[in-house]
Amino acid sequence: MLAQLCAPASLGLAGPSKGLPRLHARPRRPDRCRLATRSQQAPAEQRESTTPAEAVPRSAAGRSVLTTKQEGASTDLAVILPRLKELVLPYWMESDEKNSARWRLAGVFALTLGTTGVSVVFNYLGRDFFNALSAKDQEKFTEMLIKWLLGICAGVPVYVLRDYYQSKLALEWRQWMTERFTADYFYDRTFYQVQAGALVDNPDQRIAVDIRNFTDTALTFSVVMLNAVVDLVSFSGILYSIYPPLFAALLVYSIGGTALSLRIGQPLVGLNFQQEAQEANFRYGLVRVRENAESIAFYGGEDNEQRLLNARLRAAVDNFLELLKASRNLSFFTSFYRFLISVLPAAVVAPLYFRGEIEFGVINQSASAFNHILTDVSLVVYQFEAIAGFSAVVDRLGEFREVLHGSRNGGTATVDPIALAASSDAEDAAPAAGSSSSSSGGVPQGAGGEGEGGGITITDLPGTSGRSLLDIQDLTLRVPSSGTTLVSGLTLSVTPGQSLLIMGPSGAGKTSILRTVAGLWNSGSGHIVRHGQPMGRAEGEGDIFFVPQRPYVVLGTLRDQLLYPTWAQPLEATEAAAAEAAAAEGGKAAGSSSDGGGSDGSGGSGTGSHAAAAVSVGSSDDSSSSSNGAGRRRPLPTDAQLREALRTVQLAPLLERIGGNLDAVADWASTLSLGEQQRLAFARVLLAKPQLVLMDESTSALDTRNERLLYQALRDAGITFISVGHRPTLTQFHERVLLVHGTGSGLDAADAAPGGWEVRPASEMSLEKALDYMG
Ligand SMILES: Nc1ncnc2c1ncn2[C@@H]1O[C@H](COP(=O)(O)OP(=O)(O)OP(=O)(O)O)[C@@H](O)[C@H]1O
Repeated sequence: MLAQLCAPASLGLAGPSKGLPRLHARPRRPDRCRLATRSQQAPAEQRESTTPAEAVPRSAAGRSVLTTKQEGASTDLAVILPRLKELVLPYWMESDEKNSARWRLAGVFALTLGTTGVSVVFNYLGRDFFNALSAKDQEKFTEMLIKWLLGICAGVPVYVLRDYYQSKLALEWRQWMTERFTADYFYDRTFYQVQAGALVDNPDQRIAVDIRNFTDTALTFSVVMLNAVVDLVSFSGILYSIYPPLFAALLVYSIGGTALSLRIGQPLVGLNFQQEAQEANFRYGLVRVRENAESIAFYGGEDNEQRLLNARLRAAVDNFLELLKASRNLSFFTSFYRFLISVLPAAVVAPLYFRGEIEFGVINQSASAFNHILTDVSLVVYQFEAIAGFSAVVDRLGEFREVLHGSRNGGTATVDPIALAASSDAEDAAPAAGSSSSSSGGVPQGAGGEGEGGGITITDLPGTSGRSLLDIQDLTLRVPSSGTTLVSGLTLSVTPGQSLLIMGPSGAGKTSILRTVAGLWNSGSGHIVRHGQPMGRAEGEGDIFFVPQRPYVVLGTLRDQLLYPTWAQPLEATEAAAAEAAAAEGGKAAGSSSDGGGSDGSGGSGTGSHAAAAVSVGSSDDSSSSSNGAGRRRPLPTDAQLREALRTVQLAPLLERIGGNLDAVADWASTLSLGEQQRLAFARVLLAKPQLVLMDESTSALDTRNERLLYQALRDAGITFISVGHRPTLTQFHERVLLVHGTGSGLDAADAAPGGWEVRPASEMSLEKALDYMG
């Protein structure tokens, strides 16, 4: 409505809003008000992002793919249109609520038709109104004035309701689409592949901001298009009936204008694409400072951070300057184009008026009709910047969708050659991350495809056989892109109670072996058989637990830290599962449905609503401990068990500090010391009680006493472990030691060979020998 009120020569009640949401902050334009109708929703937050491509830790050859991606912004309709189709159709064709969504869309379209009807009525009212004015017919003028006012009362609700329902529908569509994207993003650990392979820049921004802009603009645009078609038909008749040459002038004017604006505004598409990424990079730089405040402060790295941030800001500003220039050039043209409209129709029909062939009101009517039609056929001219911004959003989202779907379908629609080099492995790893946990016969995953080695396959055999927990067969690991061999032909099995320590120089490939078992690394060849399924796939299930090098602390309560990831479900779900499990246990469960938030005497104020179950931390003969296979749900631990786990890992003082309240919320990542976080990670393991836990330098921040206590607790709980570590003191907690030589550099042992490895009884590993291999 605002748009039309601002349009030159518009004398009737406002026509429909022709303004598309603005997808970028742009220079102010003379026609700003027409673009501002719904646009304010987008710019303020559209540049939010947290994960730019530069943040990818180890993309191939250490190169960021961001530049390539940005330069790859597509202006090609052959790329944009299919992507647009793939993005638009699912909600309307596949959504469960498709019927109601379609009906609601039909309602919005009906209201849009209503707005056109109102415009036509006001076109005629305007004519009679000005005729009465020029004829000085007071009675007629009063009658027209009343009609006009009544028309406004009847017409305004149509516009308001159309805008309301359109926005509501866009919001629902956004929610549906965002849930779809996040489901694909987390499916089979695709988020990890996207990050590790640098497949797209700023996935978070694409999910949080681009989807919102997309749904909002797509819906607005479809309404504008519909309106334009109906307007065109309605007002063409009016204009043609007034004066056919005026109609011909309009066609020439609009077609010429559209062609010129396309040519002038062409650079805007690529510049908009880049602006999105540059702004996201800048914001991510700020997020990194917040997340690493202490490290930066210790290093005194403020100046460096500031320089980096300024560089990112400069990149965003430089690009925006280019955007401003391109926008300015387009504005020169569109402003002339727009302002000429106010006089063009009057100039064309004026001779008729002077000859007395038409009345004064007809001049206004023709100007109004001309303006309507011109707006319809000049959509591209008026909205070029909005369309350019929209194409950038379609391009970014379409590219992201292809990557996610490529991953879901077992391949990767990677569009970047550099990322490809790094992610040929990642591609294969995607399916390997384990969708087969429910299979009964063992499902090979991660089909080969890696150039040199044919890829690594993983088979999950549900249920532990009792003889072996993990079999590694002829495993060769290569560094992505460089192809350097880290480990060659590794073959070993881990049986219950036969814990293994992996040692070797830094960069030898110790973590990579764990990654491979977890299904996160596929550069190389060989086969892995996991007897039992990894944790975290389904609530309370799993036999293999991974503890990464950097402990991950979730946002939330202390309870959330302890339950993650085994019971990381909404509380209602876990409670239901716990109740189910307790019932199934048929009385084995401890019986009380609440431990009273402090019934163990620690004075906590936990929720007290968790069903109790027979998990006793640290006891290996517990009937619920892992002994025979996957698929069993672990009962939700009681508050008493959570507290016991904290005590076992020497975190009782922490519990006291927070008044024994398991539901205390804090920024745990910054309040807990690294050692405390590592102990928390052990508490998780003790509660989840897997058959096998793979730990990557999980005690590196602990003193030897705590280290001993934690390993002893694992043994007492009957958990077999594979540890990666550098400390020679670790050998005493393990039965065997796997020594990996890596690339051979930095090894002191004379018999160490690149890619070589050897397994020895831990008892044979003297301190000297261990140190020898540490390089
Ligand atoms: N995604 C990747 N792309 C390229 N190279 C990688 C990637 N991930 C790991 N590497 C390289 O593979 C080698 C082995 O890394 P890994 O983390 O397994 O070593 P590590 O033995 O655990 O080292 P440390 O003891 O220092 O933790 C290193 O040279 C590392 O830089």
